[in-house]
Amino acid sequence: MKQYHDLLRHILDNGEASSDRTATGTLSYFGTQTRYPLRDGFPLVTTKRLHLKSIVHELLWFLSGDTNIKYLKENGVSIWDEWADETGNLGPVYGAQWRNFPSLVATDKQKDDHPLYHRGSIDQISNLIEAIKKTPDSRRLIVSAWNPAEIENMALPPCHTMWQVRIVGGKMHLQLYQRSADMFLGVPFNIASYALLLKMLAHVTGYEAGDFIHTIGDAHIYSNHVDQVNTQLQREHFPLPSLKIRRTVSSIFDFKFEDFEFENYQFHPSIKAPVAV
Ligand SMILES: Nc1nc(=O)c2c([nH]1)NC[C@@H]1CN(c3ccc(C(=O)N[C@@H](CCC(=O)O)C(=O)O)cc3)CN21
Ligand SMILES: O=c1ccn([C@H]2C[C@H](O)[C@@H](COP(=O)(O)O)O2)c(=O)[nH]1
Repeated sequence: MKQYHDLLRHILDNGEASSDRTATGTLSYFGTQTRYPLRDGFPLVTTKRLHLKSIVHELLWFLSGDTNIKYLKENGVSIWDEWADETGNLGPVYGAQWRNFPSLVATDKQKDDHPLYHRGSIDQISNLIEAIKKTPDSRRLIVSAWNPAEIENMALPPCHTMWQVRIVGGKMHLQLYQRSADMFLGVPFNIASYALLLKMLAHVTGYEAGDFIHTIGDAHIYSNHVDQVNTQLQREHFPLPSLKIRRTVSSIFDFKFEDFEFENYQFHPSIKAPVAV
């Protein structure tokens, strides 16, 4: 994960002090891109301990279309607690947009079912899998969590706003556009989560997983994370682990937590930091 350290260093050296919504203050650098080839190993940060359970359960929860933290809580994951309302709801965040992007324009099938246009919804993940199978050379393999019509009902407007899959040279690549990135707390999770998503998509469609490309809008280090970042940067990297998928899974929606095994994950101790709410 040399790339991740290089980016942290780049922001420390070139970032500008900025105010922000949470009133914490950041060092910010606008516009970065980092590539993580999965053949080098699975991109887990090794210079601090990552809570892998949170990463895997969060992704399974997004894919299931769920937007209530109940499932996360039942599985010991607390990263979304601060943003949920008293019933555990987050509003129409990632899961809702990925699986049920609301639409007022009827699809062709709905037009047949009903003469009038009516409210429908788009399962972007099912459509993506279908499109990968039908038109693997497509440059339109995109999933968007950014829905301007629903932003105000969300607990937090999506940070990972859209991602694109591209199959070229027999390999599947995935690029994420992240509008805002908490480099110390959120980003190690985000990299692992999208690399895992790429592995899952490649697995169910029969491709080799290629590169995860992480494009960031505002890449920031919160002012109360600077000491932690400096501690982390003094640590030596361990070799990257590998991810084993324990059985053959044919639908992206059938993966279970137990299907994933991170082999040889060696890490330095965790580094605590406050999350900016
Ligand atoms: N300021 C901020 N940063 C984020 O990264 C972030 C948000 N807000 N809001 C929404 C989600 C929630 N995410 C979070 C929230 C907390 C941690 C966190 O506290 N991580 C600790 C403990 C991990 C654990 O025990 O699960 C860490 O050491 O990584 C990480 C990601 C990512 N997102
Ligand atoms: O997956 C995530 C979710 C959130 N973040 C961070 C990025 C920012 O620090 C905050 C969101 O604040 P905004 O004012 O809405 O930009 O959460 C992340 O890094 N990764």
